[in-house]
Amino acid sequence: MNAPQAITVTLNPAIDQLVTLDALLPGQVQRALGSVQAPGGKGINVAAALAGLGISTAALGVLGRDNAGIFEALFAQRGIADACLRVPGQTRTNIKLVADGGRQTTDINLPGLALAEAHLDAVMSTLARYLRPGLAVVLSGSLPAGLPADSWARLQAQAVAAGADVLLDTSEAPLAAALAAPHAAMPWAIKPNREELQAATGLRLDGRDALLTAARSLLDRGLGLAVVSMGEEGALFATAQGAVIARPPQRARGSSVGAGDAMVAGMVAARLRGLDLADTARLSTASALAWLQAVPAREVDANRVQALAASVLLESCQWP
Ligand SMILES: O=P(O)(O)OC[C@H]1O[C@](O)(CO)[C@@H](O)[C@@H]1O
Repeated sequence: MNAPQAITVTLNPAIDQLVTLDALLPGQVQRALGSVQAPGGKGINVAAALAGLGISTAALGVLGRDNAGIFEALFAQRGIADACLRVPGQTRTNIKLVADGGRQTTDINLPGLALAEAHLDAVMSTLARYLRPGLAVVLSGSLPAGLPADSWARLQAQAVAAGADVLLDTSEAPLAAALAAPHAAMPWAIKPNREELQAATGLRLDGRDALLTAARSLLDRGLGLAVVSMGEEGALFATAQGAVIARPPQRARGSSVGAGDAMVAGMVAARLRGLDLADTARLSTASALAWLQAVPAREVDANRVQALAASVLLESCQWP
């Protein structure tokens, strides 16, 4: 493969076990309607969606050697360069309980393999081989036990220093640590939901104005694009050009697992294509919708995304 346009980093990948139920009844014995396994974890899903969007992509991360086959099959099938380290043991399996015809998904995410700082060093050494100005670097997901809360911040600093565009999709202390970076080391983009942004900034973000003010202050501090997902209300996209709320034209059925990762892939594709704010919001939302419509395939089709993008509803926002 030639030098990829994007690399995703997943420090805590997962095999997703999707268990379909009529309805979720806590505390009761239930029989499942079906169950399938799929390779997942945030950056792995982003890589799968990027491949569908026609972006040449490498996947970097840490896989347990004992059940790496399901990831290797995905990489081979989608033409994703496998840059993942292998460590002894098994990658975690996360349980996704999909009920009510796909209208409700309950995620039970397990802790995963415990890693050591030496693993982070090994990931940084591998990343260094790919880094170049303009490379899109996606740092995605939770941190496994054993890694310090500033692990993403360190990878972010390394990638930004090399001139790469960093999209960070994480939460809690790792997000707060990364957003505490100096202006020159801030990520290009983030994609928290309202609660995650609230937790990372310590601000109450109840109304739209509070959200816009928080986004504006991050843009002033060096961020290029703030995307805040708001569930059924759509997602806020804010850049120095302004802010819009994007909503899909219809709600898709099926498990929502990975739809946010497909949105991240859309943000990256928009960046690589040099799209403006409105088209970035359209492409990213369409990418998430295409993923949802393809459930359980875990892919996006570039032609479908292009068609869906035209139907995304945009509402301009005024800065408060
Ligand atoms: O990295 P986290 O936050 O534990 O989330 C991992 C989960 O998120 C997903 O990537 C969906 O976004 C699943 O494939 C995976 O099970």
